[in-house]
Amino acid sequence: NRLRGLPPGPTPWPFIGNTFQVPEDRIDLVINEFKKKYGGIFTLWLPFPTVVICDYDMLKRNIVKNGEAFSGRPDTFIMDMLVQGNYGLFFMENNWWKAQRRFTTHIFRSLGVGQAGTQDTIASLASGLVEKIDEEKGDSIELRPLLVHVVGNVIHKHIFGFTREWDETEIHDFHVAINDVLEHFTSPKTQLLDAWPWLAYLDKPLALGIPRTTRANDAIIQNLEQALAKHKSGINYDEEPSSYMDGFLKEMKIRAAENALEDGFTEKQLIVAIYDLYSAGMETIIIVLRFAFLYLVNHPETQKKIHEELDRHRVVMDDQKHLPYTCAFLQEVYRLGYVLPVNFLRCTLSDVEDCEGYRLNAGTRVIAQFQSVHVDKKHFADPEHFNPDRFLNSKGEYVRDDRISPFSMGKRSCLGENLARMEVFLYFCTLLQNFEWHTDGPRAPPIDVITSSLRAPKRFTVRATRR
Ligand code: HEM
Repeated sequence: NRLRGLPPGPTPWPFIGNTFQVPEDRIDLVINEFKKKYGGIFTLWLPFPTVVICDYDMLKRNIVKNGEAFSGRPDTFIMDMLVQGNYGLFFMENNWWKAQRRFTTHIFRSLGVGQAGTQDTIASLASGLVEKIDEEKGDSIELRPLLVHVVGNVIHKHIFGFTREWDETEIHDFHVAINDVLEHFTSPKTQLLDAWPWLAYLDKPLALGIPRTTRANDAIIQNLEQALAKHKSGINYDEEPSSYMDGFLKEMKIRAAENALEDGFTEKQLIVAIYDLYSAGMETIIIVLRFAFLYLVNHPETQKKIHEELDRHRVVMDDQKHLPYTCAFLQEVYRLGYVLPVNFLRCTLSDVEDCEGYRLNAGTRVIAQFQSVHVDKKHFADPEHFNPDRFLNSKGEYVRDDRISPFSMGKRSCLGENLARMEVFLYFCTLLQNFEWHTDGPRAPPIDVITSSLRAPKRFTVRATRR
């Protein structure tokens, strides 16, 4: 590191670097340990030198203030294996990504994301969810499969323009396939393949799970290709787009007429972008909601306060200011229930002359590890303790805290933040307004997590009785 002018870090092994010092199932915790030893910026070799930034002020100074320089994504073996190139919204590191990101944000807005349109869709799905939970009559329930249906349907509606019924299996099948693909997506072991692609032949001893990943990936692509073919046959280009797919196909047509295809408006890009939106926009929200209920039943006193607020006010996004405790509760869930154990890789797009005293060449891999800030004693007293009160001021008002950034920061921060916040808020509040939530058994389920590419609560069940 010293020779290369990089921040210090644990000594790497030849060929494999620090890969086996950062086990996938505790990568966030190990990064926090390294932070204690090396400070808010250090280098891990995974197996390429990767600069980890995990201090709040350092993240602000670099990832936000120098956002353009830190907005690249490296080419990875896994993306090549899955989609044969640099497509989609996550990993595209060429001059398309800005145009594609802008287009997606624009079409989402025109479809009502962050506004009444999406709020109505969620409200209607939420009332279906309430009916489903009613049918259980206070018996033990696992929320996850129910949430797959309602959360999956929101993204489905925005992409395809319609929702699926409870007895249709498409969304669940998609969810299973995506989770298979995501299983080892960001694992340091998988990153070894970026340097040594032949390691793919050692799939079994290294437990890389490549056959399962490719099987699920092929099924997803095939499904999306079929959906696209069907959609194309029924589209009316003269109407306002009612879905992402419509909007994209229309844009393709306009650009073809103008001979302006350089921003990547191709069918291949459409398929991979949809794939990304589904992968990013489903399990993440489900996990946050599951964390919310897990903390709720572990802290019954919080439920009383939330009920009191919800009894007095309507559950609409604009009324959040009247629900300070509920907002504080959810912010505390976002703090401790962060979904990505390690943030997605970025890389510098240009030379960075001064990154906390170090010079980073263009193309240096970077991890913006905002999760470390969430549990940093310097910022939060007793950080492991769940305590929504930390976000209420002396007047009992909710204080939004920038140090909680579950959607990351800078130019490649989450594109679906508005949609995600809306879903989490509306589903959570609707379920709280209608039911009282209890532990399933004498004791609350422990707050245990399973960590792979995503970090989620272990399976747990609860009971709900009508209020
Ligand atoms: C609670 C739910 C969610 C969480 C916690 C979450 C979190 C994140 C994080 C941490 C990143 C990485 C940013 C970085 O590289 O620094 C990200 C990127 C992204 N997210 Fe989300 N996300 C959520 C929901 C969604 C939804 C609903 C969508 C879309 C429908 C979405 C679409 C994306 C996309 C496309 C990117 C890549 C952006 C880019 O590379 O330019 N996410 N998200």
